[in-house]
Amino acid sequence: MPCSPKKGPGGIDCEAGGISAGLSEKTLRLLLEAMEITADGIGIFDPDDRLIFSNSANAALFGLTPQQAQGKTFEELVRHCYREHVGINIETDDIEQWLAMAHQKRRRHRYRSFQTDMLDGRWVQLTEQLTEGGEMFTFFTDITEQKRIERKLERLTAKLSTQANTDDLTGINNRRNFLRLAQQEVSRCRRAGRDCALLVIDVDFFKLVNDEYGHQVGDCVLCNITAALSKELREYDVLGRLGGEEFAALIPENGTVQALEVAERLRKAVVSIDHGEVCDGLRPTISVGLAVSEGAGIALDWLISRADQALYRAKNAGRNCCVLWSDAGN
Ligand SMILES: Nc1nc2c(ncn2[C@@H]2O[C@H](COP(=O)(O)OP(=O)(O)OP(=O)(O)O)[C@@H](O)[C@H]2O)c(=O)[nH]1
Repeated sequence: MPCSPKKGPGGIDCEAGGISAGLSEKTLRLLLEAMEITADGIGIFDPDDRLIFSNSANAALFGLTPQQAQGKTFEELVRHCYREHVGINIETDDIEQWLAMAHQKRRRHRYRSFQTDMLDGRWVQLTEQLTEGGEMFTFFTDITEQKRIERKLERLTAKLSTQANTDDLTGINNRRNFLRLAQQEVSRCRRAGRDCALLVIDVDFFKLVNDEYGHQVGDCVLCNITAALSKELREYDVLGRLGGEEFAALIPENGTVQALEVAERLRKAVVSIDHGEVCDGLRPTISVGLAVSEGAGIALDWLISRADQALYRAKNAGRNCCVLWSDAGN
């Protein structure tokens, strides 16, 4: 008669007519041999949580041979790992608390699956399956390679995400990420009923720098300017490179007076940069256009277009200056 579990996983009837019915002694021996040969761990705990069967792989989870592990309770096995620094990685300074937590989770569900790491660096996926009679089957499989690939993917994803958000040359937010972060800040200020200011910053006559000193020096000048701007801004201000020689800064929770002060500070900081011998007295300047939200309802697009208009005025006014957008003047 073929093997046909009557009650399914966790409720297998192993008595007459159950899983062993019709299996020859040889087949049962082979089954035991298969359980021993497999690299997967197989264990059975009785209703008192005492290990009544374990293959070698399963016993190794506790740093023991099957003979040594046989008859020990789950708690004794864990204490052995902790005391001898073998088997599963029990990361705690308080083993009693760790065991109390483990007991809270263990045997609460008929089926539970989780991952854990071992002191030898391996990772395993552990599965616990309760029978109706209260025994617990435990299975584990080695997932070290899967974990290694997962970690590699995580690192790669983080790297890609940084690359996607960062300007290659200057290392600050690129246009896309600046707009995303600035949008968040504008919304936050609007909800809090606070003002915020947007500064559009453009390097003056930058084409001349490139023409006179070359593109590489131009790049270096852009990096120096970025460093000077970053130094003058606060941690929660958002700075980004919009493209070319144009930057933007979103200054949250700042009204007109403070925003003008910040803009002027940035302008002076750029004029004071020492670009080194290679640039021979080069003193590039910036023009800044500002727009300040006044109370509720101001959107980022509104701020950008007004700051752009103010920048246009700053350029027309002779450059190396800061202009605030206002209804009257624009
Ligand atoms: N070195 C370097 N130059 C860049 C980069 N991006 C844009 N530029 C240069 O920046 C210059 C911008 O020139 P324009 O748009 O004419 O502006 P400007 O010379 O700064 O003049 P105003 O803005 O009117 O004061 C161009 O020569 C671009 O090639 C970059 O990443 N590196």
